[in-house]
Amino acid sequence: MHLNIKTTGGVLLLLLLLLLRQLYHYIFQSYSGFYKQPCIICSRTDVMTVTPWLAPVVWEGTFNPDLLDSIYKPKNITIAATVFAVGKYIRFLKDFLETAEQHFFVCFNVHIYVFTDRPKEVPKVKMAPGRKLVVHSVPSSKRWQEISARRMEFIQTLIKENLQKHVDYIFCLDVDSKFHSRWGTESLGGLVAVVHPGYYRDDRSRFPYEQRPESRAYMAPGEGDFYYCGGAFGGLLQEVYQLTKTCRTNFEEDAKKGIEAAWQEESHLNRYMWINKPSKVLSPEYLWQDSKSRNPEVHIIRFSGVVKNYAEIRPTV
Ligand SMILES: CC(=O)N[C@H]1[C@@H](OP(=O)(O)OP(=O)(O)OC[C@H]2O[C@@H](n3ccc(=O)[nH]c3=O)[C@H](O)[C@@H]2O)O[C@H](CO)[C@H](O)[C@@H]1O
Ligand SMILES: [Mn+2]
Repeated sequence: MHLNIKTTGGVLLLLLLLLLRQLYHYIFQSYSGFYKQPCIICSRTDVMTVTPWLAPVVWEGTFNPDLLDSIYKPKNITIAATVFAVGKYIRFLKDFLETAEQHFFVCFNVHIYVFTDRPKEVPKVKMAPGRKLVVHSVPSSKRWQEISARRMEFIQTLIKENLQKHVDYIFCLDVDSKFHSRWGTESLGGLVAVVHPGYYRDDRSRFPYEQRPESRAYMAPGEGDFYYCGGAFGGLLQEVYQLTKTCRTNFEEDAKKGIEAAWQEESHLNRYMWINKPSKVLSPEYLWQDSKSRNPEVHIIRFSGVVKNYAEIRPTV
């Protein structure tokens, strides 16, 4: 009995000490000394973790999320996300917003900008403190290509007119997708691109780049690093401003000549990333497709496009 009291007392004391340690971490947001020692001779060997221009490629197992959060938390940063829900695509918004609450920069300041032609149909989603939703009206369109491509123009204008003083980083995302796991501070960088899940094992000759030299999105044979997604990109506000401005101008110059690039703004984005190398590359964990079975190098799916009936959902002309 005597021993039992002693043991229980000891356990309680230990628990108290552990609790105090956690509290200390919580208050000072400092993990110094308490995280797993980095191992300079160990790394993932099944995937590329740094590009030939020395940008990190983010895969599960290459970073410590708590350590990264503890670095960014004291900076009190704000991350914006843009998402377009025009026409029938409004139906994807609820899941997008609800899953973003669970996985996208949890515990950080997040401002989500929704662009829609149906502002009344924007779902009411409860958001945590520090997070908010802002709705902007945009015109409807008869062509899905135009909706998709004009995003560059709207994002450029949004940054110029509304975000300069309030936001540090921005991500521009497709709405027909859901978050499934953490998407956080590990994704922050100057200019950030996501490798497209459909082509990352292919030779560059198979990438669906724009192949007509008349287009400003033209990529010559032998050019190109990776094929990047139009459905997710981001970075520092000023970097994304330059990107959207350039892609918008090039898209409009093409249009004057009656050219529309093979994959609209995605083609222009790929041209931009070829000239201006991204400072961080996100693996296809950051935009998978529900219709695609998972490959062994993909240990976790963070964000994924839902299966949709294109013929039913897109406007027809
Ligand atoms: C995963 C990925 O990289 N997807 C890209 C891909 O096809 P996707 O098949 O993913 O394109 P999509 O139909 O999702 O259209 C792109 C986005 O435009 C918006 N939208 C589109 C049509 C519409 O009627 N209403 C509306 O709101 C919506 O936010 C949607 O998520 O190629 C497109 C080329 O144009 C874009 O580059 C997409 O980002
Ligand atoms: Mn999409």
